[in-house]
Amino acid sequence: MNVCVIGAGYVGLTTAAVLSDIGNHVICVDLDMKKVESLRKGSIPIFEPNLQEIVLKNKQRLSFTNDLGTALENAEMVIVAVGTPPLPDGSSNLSYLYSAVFSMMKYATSHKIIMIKSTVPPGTNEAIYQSLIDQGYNSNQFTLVSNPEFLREGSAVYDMLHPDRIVVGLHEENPAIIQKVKELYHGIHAPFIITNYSGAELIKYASNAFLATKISFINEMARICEMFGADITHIAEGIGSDARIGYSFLQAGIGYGGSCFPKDLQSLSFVAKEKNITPHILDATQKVNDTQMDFYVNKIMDVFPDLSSLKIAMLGIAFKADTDDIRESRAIEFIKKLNQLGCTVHAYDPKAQLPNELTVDNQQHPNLQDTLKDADITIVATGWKEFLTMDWMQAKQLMRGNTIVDARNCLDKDLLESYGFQYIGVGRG
Ligand SMILES: NC(=O)c1ccc[n+]([C@@H]2O[C@H](COP(=O)([O-])OP(=O)(O)OC[C@H]3O[C@@H](n4cnc5c(N)ncnc54)[C@H](O)[C@@H]3O)[C@@H](O)[C@H]2O)c1
Ligand SMILES: O=c1ccn([C@@H]2O[C@H](COP(=O)(O)OP(=O)(O)O[C@H]3O[C@H](CO)[C@@H](O)[C@H](O)[C@H]3O)[C@@H](O)[C@H]2O)c(=O)[nH]1
Repeated sequence: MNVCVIGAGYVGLTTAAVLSDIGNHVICVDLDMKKVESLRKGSIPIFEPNLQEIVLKNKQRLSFTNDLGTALENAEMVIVAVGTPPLPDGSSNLSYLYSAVFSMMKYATSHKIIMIKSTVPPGTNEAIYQSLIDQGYNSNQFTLVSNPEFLREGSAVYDMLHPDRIVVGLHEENPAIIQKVKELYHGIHAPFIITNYSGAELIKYASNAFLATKISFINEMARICEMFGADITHIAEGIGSDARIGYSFLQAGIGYGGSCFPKDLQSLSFVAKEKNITPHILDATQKVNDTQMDFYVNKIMDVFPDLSSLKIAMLGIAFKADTDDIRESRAIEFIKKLNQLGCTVHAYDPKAQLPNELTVDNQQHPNLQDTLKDADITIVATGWKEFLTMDWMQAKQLMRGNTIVDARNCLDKDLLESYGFQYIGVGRG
């Protein structure tokens, strides 16, 4: 199928690459000329495992442009994957989405299936549909489909090739369009869930809210574990072995970050309140997440009441392992908090960069050795494999102090203690 993807961010680029890999002809369009130029040269502006390879492998069927008109010429389907970032009041900024849909319709000279992949609050697809009708467009010119995306950064390509489900939200029953969506995803095996627009929108929000709630739940349990000398990793294993609960998203730590969970919980909470529903669970999930960092800071300050003269090494800047994305990174929040307490942080990440505003008070190093040298405290804030498998005995020799803060509960506590480290995790007995 001939497809146009609007937006070459994490989702748009992965969508374009994977759809071309399964046989579609894809033109990906972005307003950012620098991004488009770099993509045309085969250089991927983000770090995402396997993405570069799949883009290069499919260059016969995949191209990049900033010219929407050209991108639309032969496209039967237009996939919109632009950002829907949060506004200060917690609601979603839908201006990029509206702008993409309406400018696209101005250029369209034939019927287009418009597929909204961006994450949007319930009611958005219906509102876009009505706006298009109000502007004089009719069903001969467009069919609007909601198709939320569930990929995770760090495994985006794999997730899109092996989804748990493909959700399709429609304005009304439309077997011909469902057939087209199946054709688009030909070769990808997953159950289809067909629903209306708000059903599809809410499946996306509810998934993220449920996963975030699991994280806040285990973080709250970790706080309780501390009071009773229990180890939260044992609790996670014990409850996770119940198939009704499952093991995933039960890793306690400094809480969830990234460009999705914080924004999507705020947005769902916002629309619920607009409809006079008090979102008790969503609010509690966010409250635990917002206070989890303080829990760690207080634990560190119990041992070091004055942090100001200490050298702190921070391993991890990205919001999670296997990505260079720093949006809503808890590691960055941690650095900011430590700066407020008078500390200078020495940071290292295999892929992510400190934002400019943090490079004044802190220093990023190109390797582990330089970061750890003479550190009084080492904090592991992102669970990169490099940190899980590093030589901690050597780290001990490089450091001045002997304190490890495991902000992701991802290290071997017993091993570190056997090396003479003082281990600070959360809920580790
Ligand atoms: N990042 C994820 O892991 C993920 C996963 C699932 C869903 N989502 C959702 O997908 C959407 C996109 O997220 P992202 O992380 O890929 O965003 P992003 O910020 O990385 O990329 C958005 C891209 O859209 C481009 N853009 C904006 N307006 C445009 C227009 N009118 N025409 C062409 N290009 C335009 C921007 O230049 C940018 O390159 C969001 O709604 C997000 O919530 C994200
Ligand atoms: O047990 C866990 C699992 C995750 N996290 C943290 O939670 C955040 C989000 O992690 P993850 O869900 O793996 O990353 P995302 O790439 O943000 O993916 C989420 O958000 C996407 C955007 O909506 C969805 O598509 C995905 O399905 C959903 O998992 C990160 O800060 C993780 O460190 C924990 O603290 N404990």
